[in-house]
Amino acid sequence: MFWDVTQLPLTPDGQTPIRVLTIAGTDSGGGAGIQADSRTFAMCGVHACVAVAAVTVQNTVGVSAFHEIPPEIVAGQVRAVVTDIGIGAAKTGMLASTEIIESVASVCNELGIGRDRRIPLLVDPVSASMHGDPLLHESALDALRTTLIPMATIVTPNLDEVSLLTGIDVVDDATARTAAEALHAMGAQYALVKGGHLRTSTSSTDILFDGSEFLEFTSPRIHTSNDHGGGDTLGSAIVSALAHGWTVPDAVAFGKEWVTKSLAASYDLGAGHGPVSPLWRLHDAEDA
Ligand SMILES: Nc1ncnc2c1ncn2[C@@H]1O[C@H](COP(=O)(O)OP(=O)(O)O)[C@@H](O)[C@H]1O
Ligand SMILES: Cc1ncc(COP(=O)(O)O)c(N)n1
Repeated sequence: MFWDVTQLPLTPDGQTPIRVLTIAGTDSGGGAGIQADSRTFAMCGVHACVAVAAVTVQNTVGVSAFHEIPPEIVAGQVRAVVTDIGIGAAKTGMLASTEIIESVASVCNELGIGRDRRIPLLVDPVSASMHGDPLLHESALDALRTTLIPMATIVTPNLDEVSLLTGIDVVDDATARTAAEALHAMGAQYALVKGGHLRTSTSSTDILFDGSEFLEFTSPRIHTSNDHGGGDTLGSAIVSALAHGWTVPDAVAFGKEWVTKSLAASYDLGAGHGPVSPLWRLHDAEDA
């Protein structure tokens, strides 16, 4: 099924738009992490606040190094923007270490960010780049499982992250559902198991589970190797919709359509994997 959802409403010029926050790593190549989030947030018409958790040395062929921001500086960025600017929803991406994860969980708790709180939280448990380069210390997986995922309104792992977090290798619909149950059991309100890495399929299906019902979001598979930043683009579109007060299933439907269009608009860059691109939204605006 392909979901036909209306675009998010845009704020008239000169009026303050809805604000969102991403807590994640930077990508010097501009394809993933905070750069991907910021592109989608801008194209969704929301104002993006940013808490940098790590700086990666990255291009289209891989990540050669990263630098972690001190945990209190990460939390300080979150506190500074939430108490002044105010946000409608937040997302986490690359957090690198146990110390940063714990610091982010603590400041989110302090500020009312998380499941059953005022501000919804999407947790993308980023653990490695698409090239297989690590973005999270292995020792920090436990902190994700026991500290951050239980605070998530929605957790959005790809299949590699599902395997690391739950030990389940997803190979089909049945194993994807079992994995979604395991992630929900860790305490997330909703678990979204992303199926982009099941490359045998002619479609790409993400499975959403809320503890009682499974919803499937399917799109045709786009044949491209320029899929860098796909997970971030999906997550930031979901967060933009959540900030507008949409329900989680509606926000996921919107995000799925958004990332599919962005995969179709992806482009070659450098010698490796190019980025998915939400710039199609500019052409939509031209056509309107
Ligand atoms: N080739 C593709 N065609 C269509 N959708 C895709 C494709 N690759 C990934 N997706 C979708 O993009 C989103 C990101 O998925 P995935 O690649 O699994 O995560 P990540 O980018 O975090 O590794 C999901 O909604 C997934 O279904
Ligand atoms: C800073 C940062 N955050 C996230 C990703 C994951 O994105 P991808 O799976 O497309 O490599 C990344 N490569 N870099």
